[in-house]
Parts: sequence; C-alpha cells; structure tokens
Amino acid sequence: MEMDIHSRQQVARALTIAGSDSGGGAGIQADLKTFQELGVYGMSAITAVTAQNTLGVQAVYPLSPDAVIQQIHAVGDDIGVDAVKTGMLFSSEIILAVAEAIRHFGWTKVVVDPVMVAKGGAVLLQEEAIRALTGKLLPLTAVVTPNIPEAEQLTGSSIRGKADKEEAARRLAGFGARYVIIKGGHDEGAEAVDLLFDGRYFTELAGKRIATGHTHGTGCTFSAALTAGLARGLEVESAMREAKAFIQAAIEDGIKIGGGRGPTNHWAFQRSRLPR
Ligand SMILES: Nc1ncnc2c1ncn2[C@@H]1O[C@H](COP(=O)(O)OP(=O)(O)O)[C@@H](O)[C@H]1O
Ligand SMILES: Cc1ncc(COP(=O)(O)O)c(N)n1
Repeated sequence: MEMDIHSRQQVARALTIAGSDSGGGAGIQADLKTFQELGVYGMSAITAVTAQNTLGVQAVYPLSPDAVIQQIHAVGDDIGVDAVKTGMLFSSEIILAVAEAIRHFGWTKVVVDPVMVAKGGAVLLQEEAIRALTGKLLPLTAVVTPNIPEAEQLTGSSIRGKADKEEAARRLAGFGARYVIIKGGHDEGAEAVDLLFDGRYFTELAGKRIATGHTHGTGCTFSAALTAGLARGLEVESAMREAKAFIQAAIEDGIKIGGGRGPTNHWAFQRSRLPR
C-alpha cells in the first residue's frame, strides 16, 4: 500500500493486558484514557469483562487464554509495542499465556500491576494464580507495582513499617522483577509515599494524601502512566515521577459521579499544564 510518509507520525505505542471495567474508572478503560493523555497510542488485550460501577463489581466473565493470546498477537504482529502493562489477569492459565506471549515478542518494558482484589472486595485474581504470577511473570517484569496488601500476598509476609516494605521489595526483586514500586495508598499518614527499589537502592516518592472517596482505579491509572512514560523512552525513575504527578492531579480532581467510590479524573494532569 502507498503511504504518504509526510502524513505518518512516529508515535510511542503501549499495550494494556487487563480487565474491562464497564464503569470506565479502572482496568482497560483507565489505562487507555491515561495513555491518550500522556501522548501514547493505546492498545488493549482484554482478559475478562466485568460488570462494574462505582458501587462495586457485579459480575466477572473471564475470556479464554486463547482469546487473550490472539489479541496480543494481533497487536504484536502488526502494530508493534514499545511498552506493555498487565492489570487484572484473573487465572493462572491467562498468566501463563501472557508470559508466553511476552517471551515470544521479546518485550522488555513490561509493567506488572498485580491486581488481586477490587477496592469493593471482588476477587480479580484467583488465589492459586499467585504462584504463576511470581514464578512465570515476575521474571519477565521491568517494574512490578503492588499496593501494600498485594505485596503482602506476593511475599507471604505482613508489612508493618518501612523495614518490612524494604524487605518485601527485596523479595519481589528476588522473583526477577528489575524494579519494584510498593505503593503507599493503603498506608496511613499525611503523605502517600511510594517506595522504588532498583535492585540496590531505595527511593521514596511522596505526595500529599488526599481525603477522598474518589480512588477507584488509582492503581490502574498509576501503572498506565508509568507504562506510557517507558513507551516514550523515559527511565523508570522519571516515568515514576510523572506517574505520581499524574495520579496526584487525577485524585485531587476526582469526578463526582455514581453513588459509590468515584473514579479519578484522567484529564486533570494535562489541564493543570494548560496556560491560564
Ligand atoms: N488518598 C490518596 N492521596 C494521594 N495519593 C494517593 C491516595 N491513594 C492512593 N494514592 C496514590 O495512588 C497510587 C496508587 O496507589 P494505591 O491506591 O496504593 O494503589 P491500588 O489502587 O493498587 O490500591 C500511588 O501513587 C499512591 O501513592
Ligand atoms: C477490571 C478491573 N481492573 C482493576 C481493578 C482494580 O481497581 P481498584 O482497586 O481501584 O478497584 C478493577 N476494579 N477492575
């Protein structure tokens, strides 16, 4: 096919492999909105369809591992992927299929958000799948981004303070993840502090903790912003700083819709940069 080279723009491409949130605040929908806001071409491979809104998850319909694989190959064979993130993976079968596909394409900018339970309590990862995640996916991972309960589940030990967090990060790096970010949203204190471990050193990134009910999809949005930065060629620490600023603005400007836990505002970060 003839192409006018002047009309073809080079663009960073990011793929999210995650669940669909019909309510639009988390999962695939949050990821694509975030990619778009950060100037990255977004693509998706859906692992499960959820019926979900601000009140919670009403139903989960996982797709077959084959359906997930076909979506990933459709994207990888034709369009190409600069960075990829995973969110809700649901079962060990899907995790094994995703790991195989990442290996097949040789993708290295791989962000794994080890989504386990929705904020309302619904199970988004079967318990027996945790072993597949640590054993098969973390060895292929550039950055794993657990919240505190997820870091506890993945390492099998409880986190009470900073020393426990650092120990958990070391263990997660031991599974093969090159960088670990333990997010502080579930902590207490005036600041939400995220801890980055690069295999040798720890770096803390703090933001003002906002008292709000609008935290649906914060983890998805943060890891998508991180993935967008990596797709554009940022180093992990710079991408993390941008992701933290993005989620901070999105939480501060949370959208007041629905009768329960509202979504964050994916537009807030760019709006804060517009000239007044
Ligand atoms: N109330 C809050 N105020 C400010 N930042 C927050 C708040 N809650 C979460 N964050 C930030 O949002 C990101 C996602 O964290 P977290 O809520 O722990 O993830 P998850 O959605 O996976 O549970 C992190 O950068 C965290 O520091
Ligand atoms: C499809 C899907 N993926 C991820 C989450 C986690 O988001 P949160 O923990 O903010 O509810 C979710 N609720 N739904």
